[in-house]
Amino acid sequence: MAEGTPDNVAAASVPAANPAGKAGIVESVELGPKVTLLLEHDALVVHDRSSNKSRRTSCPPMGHSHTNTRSIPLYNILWAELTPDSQTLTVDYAHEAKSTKLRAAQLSLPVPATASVPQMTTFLATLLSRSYGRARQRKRAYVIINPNAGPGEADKLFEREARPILEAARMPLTVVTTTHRGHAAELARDLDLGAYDVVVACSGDGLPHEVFNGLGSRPDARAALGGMPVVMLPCGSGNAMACNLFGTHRPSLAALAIVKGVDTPFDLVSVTQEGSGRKLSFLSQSLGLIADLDITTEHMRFMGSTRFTVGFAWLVWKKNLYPCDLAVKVEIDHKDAVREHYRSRVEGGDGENGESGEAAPKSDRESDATRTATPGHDEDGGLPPLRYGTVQDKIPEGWEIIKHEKLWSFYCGNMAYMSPGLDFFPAAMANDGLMDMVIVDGPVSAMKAIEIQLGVESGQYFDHPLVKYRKVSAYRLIPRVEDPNGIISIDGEKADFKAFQAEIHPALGRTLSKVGGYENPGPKHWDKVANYERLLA
Ligand SMILES: Nc1ncnc2c1ncn2[C@@H]1O[C@H](COP(=O)(O)OP(=O)(O)OP(=O)(O)O)[C@@H](O)[C@H]1O
Repeated sequence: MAEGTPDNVAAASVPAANPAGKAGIVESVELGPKVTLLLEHDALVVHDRSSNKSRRTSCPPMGHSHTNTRSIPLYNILWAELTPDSQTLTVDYAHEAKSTKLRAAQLSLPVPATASVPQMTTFLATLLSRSYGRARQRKRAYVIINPNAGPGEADKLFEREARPILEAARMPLTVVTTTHRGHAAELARDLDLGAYDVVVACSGDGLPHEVFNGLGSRPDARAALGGMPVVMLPCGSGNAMACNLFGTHRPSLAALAIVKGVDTPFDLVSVTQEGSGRKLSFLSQSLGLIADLDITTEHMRFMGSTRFTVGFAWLVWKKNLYPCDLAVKVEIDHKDAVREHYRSRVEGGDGENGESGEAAPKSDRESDATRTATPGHDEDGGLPPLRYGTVQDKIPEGWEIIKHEKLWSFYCGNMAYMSPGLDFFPAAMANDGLMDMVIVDGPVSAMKAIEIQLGVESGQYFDHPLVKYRKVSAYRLIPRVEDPNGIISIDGEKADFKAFQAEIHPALGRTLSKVGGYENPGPKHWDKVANYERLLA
């Protein structure tokens, strides 16, 4: 990569997870009389006072206004080392070719014979440690590619946009391509947990769903789900998982986020439905408008995310309603209390965004006294027992029962973004032990539907009067009508149109994220909850 290297390096993103210690210059090495490497708070700075720059480096000047000073954000640094003969120092980094695309590049500097190799080695170790922060270096990745995801280019996207970045970060890769639906679940079920540090699904949200379920079907399900981070390299049409954890649906930016990703415990949801056993859901469950949108537009996958815009217009015009009954274990019942919950976790937690430190609400914590065993699951190592039984059991005491004669949309989420820019669950958190439930009853006029939809993009949706937003720990949804064409969607995959029950398992799963939680900004004005609202909450 010595040739054709970039003429500037800009921050691809702020390295929030990688605090670099004290502000200003913290370490430096001289490469002869004219080249100095400085480790600053958030960047590696190269000062080159040589008259013949091209002899000294593969990169033209960049960054600061001075022509022979260049700066590489620490977040973008993938690797740094001395060649075995100690004559060259190389720095691999992700160069921002465009705001939407990174490219692996390398800085290569001759080391003078007079240089101290131990000092260089210490400097490089410091550089790597500050560049990675809490993220594990050289993660061994098990990469699963769905060649059918999105417009069908996942394999090419991986090779072109992700592999060079992951390899430059010296990540050992094992790459497998799926041959059929369900293949990723089989691979996850049989995975050698000790041989890998992360499973990377190159796909849309369907493959991570399979991987979580594959890990969940193992006799050692709890250890597998809790110990093996699952991430997505976005190659599908929705790519919600990458939007939430990495703040992007661009494969090369996500590849860097995987390299620098920090361990993030993450809630998972059990769903039971008569005749189809117990499934894990990591993203959402829906019935009504959103479910129809997800599933009936599958044949338009070639359009990428445009399929959702086209499908939305069609469904709003159809004005369908979906009568059903809901039984729900409500934990937080009104929007200001949801805001307050969000604020207290962000401000009170010990993670980068306050997510990782706090326990779930009392009623949602795992308690041996309230657990009921689930047939078919090993009490010791398998999935945690279901606290509320299955959809076939009696509705548990204390659940609120609500009849929705004219339901327009039922949507329950565990993540915030459901596709790029669509923050459907602005108060969702990675490990607060709660699901965010949104209900809109109909009929909803085309004008109001568009208003709600635009509100999802602008952040006004949370406060829209037609949007009922709560935090819950379990629920049962029972459609009133039998409809062979009816649609229930679990993580974007079609489920049978019949009653189902869901309950959350706090921090059962594990993933990687940029900041230890989700990237969305939270419900509008979460940080401005008035004192009287806090008291009421
Ligand atoms: N080799 C394969 N052949 C056919 N189907 C596959 C194969 N591998 C995986 N699948 C299935 O493809 C479906 C869609 O996968 P995925 O979610 O990756 O893409 P997508 O639907 O385009 O993206 P998104 O979920 O973001 O909309 C999943 O249900 C998955 O089980």
